[in-house]
Amino acid sequence: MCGIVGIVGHNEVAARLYDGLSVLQHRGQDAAGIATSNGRQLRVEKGNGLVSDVFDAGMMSLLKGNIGIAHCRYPTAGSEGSDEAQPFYVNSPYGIALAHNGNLINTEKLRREVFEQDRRSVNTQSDSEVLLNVFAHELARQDTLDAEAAFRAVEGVMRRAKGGYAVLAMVMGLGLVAFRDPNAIRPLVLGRRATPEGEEYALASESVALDLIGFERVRDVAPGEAMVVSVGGELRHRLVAGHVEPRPCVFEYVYFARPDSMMDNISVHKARMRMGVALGEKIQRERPGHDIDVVIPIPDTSRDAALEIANVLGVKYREGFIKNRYVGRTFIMPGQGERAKSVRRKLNPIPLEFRNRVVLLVDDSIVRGTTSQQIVQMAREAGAKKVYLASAAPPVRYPNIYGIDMPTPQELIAHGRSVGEIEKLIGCDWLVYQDLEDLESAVAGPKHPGMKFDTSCFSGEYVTGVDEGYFEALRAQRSDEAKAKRRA
Ligand SMILES: O=P(O)(O)OC[C@H]1O[C@H](OP(=O)(O)OP(=O)(O)O)[C@H](O)[C@@H]1O
Ligand SMILES: NC(=O)CC[C@H](N)C(=O)O
Ligand SMILES: [Mg+2]
Repeated sequence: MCGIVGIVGHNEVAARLYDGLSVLQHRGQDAAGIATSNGRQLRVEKGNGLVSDVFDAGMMSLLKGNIGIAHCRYPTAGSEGSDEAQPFYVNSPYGIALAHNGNLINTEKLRREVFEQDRRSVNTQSDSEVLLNVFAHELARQDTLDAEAAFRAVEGVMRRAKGGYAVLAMVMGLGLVAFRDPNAIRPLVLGRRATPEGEEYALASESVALDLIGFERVRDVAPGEAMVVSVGGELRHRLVAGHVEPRPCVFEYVYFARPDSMMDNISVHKARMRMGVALGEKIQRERPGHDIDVVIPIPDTSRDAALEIANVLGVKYREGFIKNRYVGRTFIMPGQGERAKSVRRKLNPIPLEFRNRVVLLVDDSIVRGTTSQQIVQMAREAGAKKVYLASAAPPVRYPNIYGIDMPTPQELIAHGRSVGEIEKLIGCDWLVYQDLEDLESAVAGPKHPGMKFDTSCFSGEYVTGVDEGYFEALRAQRSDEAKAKRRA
């Protein structure tokens, strides 16, 4: 899951892009980049690391202009190398920089087409660079350079590209082009700001980025829709996909997004609270007259849900683990060794919250089980009488192929296992998961009853369909083992 942000302003945008990107850091910790244009020149600066590590004052001063895009990366394709940091750039036609959140699932077919039919070369293993070249080719086929041409080009992209994609592209001489795949799997939200010189527009993965840079949230980019903000600041939009079927990724609400974001008109914070209520009610049903003394969240993301579980159960909520704020998110780290080491470095218990108590630990999700296995152990060592564990999401049993790096089912602790088996493996006294139906209605909430989501990692159902052999190829390229070999 990456973070993207773009601005068409009436004055310099680099510092604002930096600020916007810095609040999207939780979406990608591996690489960051910014591209800006002053109308004559397009400049891209990028590298591996956190936003604050990649950019210094010297680099920022090179990023001139009133229009730009930015990206922070959590790789789901290709390598972790700095040459795959985004935005990517091609100089023909016109000069285009592109930032992509998501993952294509027909990259290899497109890569061949791009070379053989479109006669373009792709330099890296990144799906996003392939996507840029498809867009560039489709734009080059148009007779004009205007919003109409961009809409037709995006229509061409949507005909060819399969998978999850929220995209920002900066086209020299035109402006900013934004689009979201026909299932709107990955998020993208539009913001506006009134200035004495006229309106400014921004687009970002999450509304929190708009808040920070002083833009008011207008609406989400619709499934299969393209938007063009011209260099002069005029906004146009069009539904370009032939067939749309909205399925925003439910895992954004479970884990990825910040709670202070609104996505597809749903508050992430409220969605997480509703997950807690539903799970609290399930716990009550399954353990009437329970013996739980205290509910303890596994920070950070599970807090909203844990507090509501405690309320429903009528027991104390306590912060029993202190998080080292200088260690990043462990789940989005690239290697299992690093993930495992980081849990202990990141979380430390306060023993007096555990001693002689029956504790219910709450996490938002259990994916590889790295966190929960260690945390349960820590809770026992801290003196807990019994350790129960609740997951605000259902068991993650299938790969995610739309922008979350869970490519290998065998690496998922719940794959092919019953809840009882997982409970044993994690080493807790009782394990309870949210039901998928409850998760979906918790996220949809009272305002969007019946709304459908991409729930593929829980259900194994993939809305785009998947070509034969894709999962095997993905596993060969992106399992932890394959990544470790590549790094070595
Ligand atoms: O089962 P696992 O493979 O360990 O993955 C799940 C865990 O990883 C995430 O935490 P993370 O540390 O990434 O971020 P957070 O601080 O936002 O909770 C998530 O919130 C779970 O705690
Ligand atoms: N998580 C993402 O959105 C990744 C974007 C793109 N597939 C990459 O690997 O760079
Ligand atoms: Mg966590």
